[in-house]
Amino acid sequence: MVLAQLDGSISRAIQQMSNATIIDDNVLNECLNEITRALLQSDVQLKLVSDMQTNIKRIVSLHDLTGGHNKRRIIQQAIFTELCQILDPRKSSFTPKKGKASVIMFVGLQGSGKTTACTKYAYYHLKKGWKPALVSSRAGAFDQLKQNDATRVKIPFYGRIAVEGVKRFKKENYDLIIVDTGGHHKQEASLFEEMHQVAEATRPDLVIFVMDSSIGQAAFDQAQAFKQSVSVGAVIITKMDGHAKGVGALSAVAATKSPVIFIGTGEHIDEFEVFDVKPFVSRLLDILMSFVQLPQKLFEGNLTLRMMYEKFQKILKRDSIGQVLSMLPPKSAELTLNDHEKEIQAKFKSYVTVMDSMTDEGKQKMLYIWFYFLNSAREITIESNSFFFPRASGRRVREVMGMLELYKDIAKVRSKLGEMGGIGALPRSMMMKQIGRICGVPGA
Ligand SMILES: Nc1nc2c(ncn2[C@@H]2O[C@H](COP(=O)(O)OP(=O)(O)OP(=O)(O)O)[C@@H](O)[C@H]2O)c(=O)[nH]1
Repeated sequence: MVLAQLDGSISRAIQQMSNATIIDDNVLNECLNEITRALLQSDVQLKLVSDMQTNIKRIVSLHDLTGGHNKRRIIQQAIFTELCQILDPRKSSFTPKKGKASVIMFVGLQGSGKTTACTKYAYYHLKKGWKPALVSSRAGAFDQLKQNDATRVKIPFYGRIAVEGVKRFKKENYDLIIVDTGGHHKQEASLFEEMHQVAEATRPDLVIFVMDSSIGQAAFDQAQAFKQSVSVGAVIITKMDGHAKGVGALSAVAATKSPVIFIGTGEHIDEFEVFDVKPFVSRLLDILMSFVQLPQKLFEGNLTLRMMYEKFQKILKRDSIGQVLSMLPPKSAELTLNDHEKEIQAKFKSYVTVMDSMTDEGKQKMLYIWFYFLNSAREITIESNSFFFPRASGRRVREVMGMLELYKDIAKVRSKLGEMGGIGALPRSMMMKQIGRICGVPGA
């Protein structure tokens, strides 16, 4: 089960419990069984899940409350806390110090995204003023490293014998020496053997286990196998931008007893984020939705995000925005949108991508949440908000916010047009100006 489904199952279970008039043992058990089923289907280890269930029951029975509302809140809080506990090994990983040479070794299966993660980790630190260098313990990876963004951002690499690379970079006062391991071994045993030898020779301060988020069933065993072979101290989950969304993180943390420190959210060098337990779990639980109740009429008869999505898709299917515009009244002399066609196409494309990553329910929820914040006039920051969004990526959040701004503008223009008697009632130049403004055309 991928996270999107798990997310839905857990929210549904909580919602069902919230709908019950009285929260008794039966309702609680049903809710917990549903969550247990969802977690097990998402490959979370049985022991973790059953411990979690026991703990939640213990916490809830400690609070012998009569008020249904309080009880619901306490159950939700207990589920939240327990999932956070699974992801928090209560042990922080080795923290390198700027200016003092640290050797960080990356391990993981072939194709897990190790080399990419090495480069991203180096770049992340480079931007923070560190002096990182990359070392590859495998012959074949020299080219790969050379090809990737490391070259562009001028992070040096050494692609022959790892121990020599480490020695050289230590001598040259690099403070973060990142060792990429594991070539294309046919046998797992030879991969582990190589890892072991590299660890012996380079004596890393920290070993990071890199795991593909879509690993599924195998997550726990794989993480444990690596832990038994080298002393893993931290985990990086890659490809969190894909379809399977890192529920295996729960298992990897449990198997290695090490924290997840970063997640990879794309192929590019800057698509890398510090992992934060609470937003991750919040997203799993979708807690907010259980208490954000907004009047349905806000959306009735109005432009919905779904309608906007369908419109955008149609626009993108056409050859050009210009064709769409040509269906409107003749072009105004003041504004030629064709000049900005590429820009507008790209923007629409990015919005459609964002919306593609949302379920239908998500599209609706996003609006609820957004209006909720608007109505309560609360300041929204990217951090406090990141769990509402498909992935807690800064870029993604900005895209979502941009998309919602656009939605608001289109909705406003639509209602204005309605008041004035429809599209034809708007003066031509004003119409073009509005469209230009909506599409973010400079000067419109
Ligand atoms: N979408 C996405 N792709 C990623 C991410 N991280 C890595 N990749 C891609 O996954 C593929 C494998 O990544 P590598 O970094 O070569 O993996 P590796 O573990 O070093 O693999 P080997 O060199 O075969 O051992 C490449 O195509 C990467 O671009 C990520 O966070 N998101």
